[in-house]
Amino acid sequence: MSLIQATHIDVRHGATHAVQGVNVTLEAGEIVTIVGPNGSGKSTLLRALIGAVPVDGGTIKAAEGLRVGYVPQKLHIDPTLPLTVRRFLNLPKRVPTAKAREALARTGVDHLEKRQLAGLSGGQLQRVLLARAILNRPQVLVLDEPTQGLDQPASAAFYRLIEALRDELGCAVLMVSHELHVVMSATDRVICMNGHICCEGTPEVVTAAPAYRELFGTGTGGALALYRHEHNHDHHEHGCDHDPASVLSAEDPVS
Ligand SMILES: Nc1ncnc2c1ncn2[C@@H]1O[C@H](COP(=O)(O)OP(=O)(O)OP(=O)(O)O)[C@@H](O)[C@H]1O
Repeated sequence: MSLIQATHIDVRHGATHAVQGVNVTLEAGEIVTIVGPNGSGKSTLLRALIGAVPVDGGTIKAAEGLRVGYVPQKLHIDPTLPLTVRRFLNLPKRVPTAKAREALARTGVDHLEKRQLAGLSGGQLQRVLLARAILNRPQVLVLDEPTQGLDQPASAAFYRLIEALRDELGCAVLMVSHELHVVMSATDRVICMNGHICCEGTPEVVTAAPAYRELFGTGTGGALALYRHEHNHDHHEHGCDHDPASVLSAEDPVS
């Protein structure tokens, strides 16, 4: 049985129809990356799949007792809050020191155990968040743009670590990333979102699209290509029957 099976789910935020009739299944051990422009519903979909956001339509079935480890997009820490890495791992539930150390060692930051959380670099903090997410030996590791703010070598190292953890723990990985070119080698399946799913497949299939080559060409030009791709292709030919313009207008920012 699939770990998660979502059928035709809809999520609305007030007047915004953020997720429109989306079908997603997640199998044990696979790495799935969700890409799409800003505001295309990636985070909403991710959060709906783990039950953190209620759905307005459709069904989500999760394997019984599914253990999920979640790495948030950002963690806002008050710089005056005295909280060490070790104590942070005790939130919300106390964990034995050996278990905490093992998790920190797995993500390469055991030397930071006694450091203040507020004093960590972006890359160090992401690894601590990852350590916290694997404490309960998750069957699914969920990451929402985990490398935001990291430079490319640090991002690449982080995704290599994710892949190694998947191999070691046997968990599935579901993540949102803007950096498909970086996560690609570590991704089994890519889901292209724009409210609905625009296209889906192996990185090879997605990268074969001319729009993808444009997308990850250069800087903003590449990012704009994703926007064009979502709007120019024949939606019926790709099995898409939603109007992406209902989610994005030409003025919407893309990243
Ligand atoms: N709590 C909320 N209340 C109202 N609208 C929301 C809320 N969360 C998201 N939205 C809206 O729903 C749409 C989808 O947002 P979501 O954060 O899922 O997109 P995203 O693809 O993850 O964006 P980004 O790449 O910028 O993180 C956007 O139009 C957003 O403004």
